[in-house]
Amino acid sequence: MALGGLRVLELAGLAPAPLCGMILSDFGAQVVRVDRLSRSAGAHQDVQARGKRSLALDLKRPQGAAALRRLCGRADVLIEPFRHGVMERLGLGPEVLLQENPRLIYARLTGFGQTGKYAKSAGHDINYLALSGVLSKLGRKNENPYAPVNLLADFAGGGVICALGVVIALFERARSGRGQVIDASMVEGVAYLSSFLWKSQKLLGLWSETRGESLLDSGAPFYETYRTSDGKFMAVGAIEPLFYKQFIKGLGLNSDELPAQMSVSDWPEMKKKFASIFAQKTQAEWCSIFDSTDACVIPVLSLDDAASHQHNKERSSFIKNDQGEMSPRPAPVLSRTPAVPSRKRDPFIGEHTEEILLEYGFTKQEIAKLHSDKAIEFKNLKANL
Ligand SMILES: C[C@H](CCC[C@@H](C)[C@H]1CC[C@H]2[C@@H]3[C@H](O)C[C@@H]4C[C@H](O)CC[C@]4(C)[C@H]3C[C@H](O)[C@]12C)C(=O)SCCNC(=O)CCNC(=O)[C@H](O)C(C)(C)COP(=O)(O)OP(=O)(O)OC[C@H]1O[C@@H](n2cnc3c(N)ncnc32)[C@H](O)[C@@H]1OP(=O)(O)O
Repeated sequence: MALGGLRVLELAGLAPAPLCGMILSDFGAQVVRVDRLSRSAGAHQDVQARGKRSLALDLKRPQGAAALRRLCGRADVLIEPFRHGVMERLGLGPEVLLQENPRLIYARLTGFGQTGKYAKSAGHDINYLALSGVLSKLGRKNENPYAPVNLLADFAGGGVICALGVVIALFERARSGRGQVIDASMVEGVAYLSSFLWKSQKLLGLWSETRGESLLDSGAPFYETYRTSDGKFMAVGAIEPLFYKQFIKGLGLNSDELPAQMSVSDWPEMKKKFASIFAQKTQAEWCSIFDSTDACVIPVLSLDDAASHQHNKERSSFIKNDQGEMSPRPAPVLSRTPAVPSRKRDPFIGEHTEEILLEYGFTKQEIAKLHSDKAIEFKNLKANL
């Protein structure tokens, strides 16, 4: 696989860093999740552990912190998900670790970044989205801004952008032989993803000042979801005139009898009209009308229905592990060296402590000493972070 042989240490954290580690693992990296010992507080389950192994290490004990320093000496990448200052307090800041291993890529995945007014503040996806400016654009007219699950800041602007940063730094390291520090702020990650929004605001005049009145933010009747007679929904994205024409035809309407597509003042009325038509047929009936057209109308599927939809099945877009759990397969698909995601169950905390330490050059005696010092754990408990 593309990242075969790459050694990654992922310090256990909430949602974004586990995704970053999982992406690297899916594409072949050997990812070790460094867990807190199972007796420690603040436990919650890691559901993005595909292909990872678990090493339970108490970083608050000097012997545990020293062990991580040694591990970093042989690793390619460290993913660190704590707010600024935590690693420095543990004596594990980038100056220390990069001095010991100048090839190390030290990825710091935080909400607010390593500097600035909020660098040491707690926060979650919705807060980062707010500070990026993007949240102000999300939501319907006359309603409060709305954060769509924690997909945008945590996963897109956080986990994915951080993984991209790691891959860029690895590419550069192949030339320079040197590692570096990645300051991956989710505020900036999600702001970066919104570059189109920034540019199109001025250059294309796409956005009204008010949320929910524009082409792509639920203002337009041809870029909207509509409820069907069986309580399901259809998603319409018929932007270009050619596709809009097919959409109107599928609804059984005549474009000559309708206002122009881009007549913004008519949009609210058009929406009502389309809504009343969609409400007359089931989702399946609308699919049979639109499926073989370019009207850009697709059923809104539940996760289960998405996994069993013909198109997704034809592409094997969702996979099953050996416990029978479904999940999305890694994307994108590389032609020669595609990801080969693990089918094994997620690791228990400390399940691989000994084998990992041996692999990284610790002797059996050193491991026994770490254990008697209570700096590591071997127990096979349910995977908690
Ligand atoms: C919206 C999302 C978050 C979604 C997460 C939810 C899915 C889960 C959150 C709560 C879970 C529930 C809860 O746990 C209760 C139940 C538990 C049960 O087991 C399961 C059901 C639960 C209901 C459970 C269900 C779900 O799992 C939850 C609902 C996000 O936005 S995620 C993005 C968050 N932001 C970031 O990641 C940015 C960077 N990080 C931070 O800003 C902070 O880490 C953060 C997130 C604000 C947390 O702050 P905190 O004070 O807790 O941590 P830090 O300041 O970073 O310091 C970490 C300290 O821990 C020490 N430490 C770390 N590793 C070790 C180790 N191996 N050994 C020893 N000690 C360790 C470290 O030294 C720090 O200690 P100090 O503070 O003393 O320096």
